[in-house]
Parts: sequence; C-alpha cells; structure tokens
Amino acid sequence: MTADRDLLAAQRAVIDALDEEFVGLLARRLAVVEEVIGIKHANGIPALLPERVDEVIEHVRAHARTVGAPEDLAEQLYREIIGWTIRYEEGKLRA
Ligand SMILES: C=C(O[C@@H]1C=C(C(=O)O)C=C[C@H]1O)C(=O)O
Repeated sequence: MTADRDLLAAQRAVIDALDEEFVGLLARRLAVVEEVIGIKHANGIPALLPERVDEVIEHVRAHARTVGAPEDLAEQLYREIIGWTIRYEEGKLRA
C-alpha cells in the first residue's frame, strides 16, 4: 500500500508537470494569436474564419491519430480553445 501510494504520488507529479507544459503551450499559442490579431486589425480581416477553424480541427485530429491520442478529445479541446480565441480576438478587434 505504501509502495502504491508512492507510485500514485509519482504519477501525479508527472501529470502535474505535463499540465504545466500544456498550459505553457497555451500561453505561447496566445502570444502568436496576438500577432494574428495585429495583422487582422491592419487588414480588416474578421476574427472568425470558418475555413481556418475546419483546417485547425482537421490538423489536430490527424495529429491525434498519429500519436495515439483520442481524436474526439483533441477536437473537443480545440473547439473550446478556438471558441475562446475567437471571443478574445473579437474583443480586441472591437476595441
Ligand atoms: C487565430 C485565428 O483566428 C481564429 C482562431 C483560430 C484558432 O484559434 O486557431 C482559428 C481560426 C480563426 O477563426 C486565425 O485566423 O488564424
């Protein structure tokens, strides 16, 4: 039981470290989105570009297949991330 408890704590530490990487990548992604917003603002391009949304979803689904991650989970997460990003962009483009 003590060994299992130690193993559980060790695996949770791995999960925590992976989550930190994941959130760090979100921050890096958002920094790129800030650049995209600048380009859109300068050229009158709207926040929501449905064809690009489809392309991103297809790309993450294909990558999930390649690395053995659940495709549906990848799509769900990215629909959430993209939805948040579009609202964020709309707020910035309106300001
Ligand atoms: C970031 C962009 O804007 C929106 C957000 C997207 C995203 O988070 O990947 C994709 C499509 C856009 O509607 C973009 O046009 O590239």
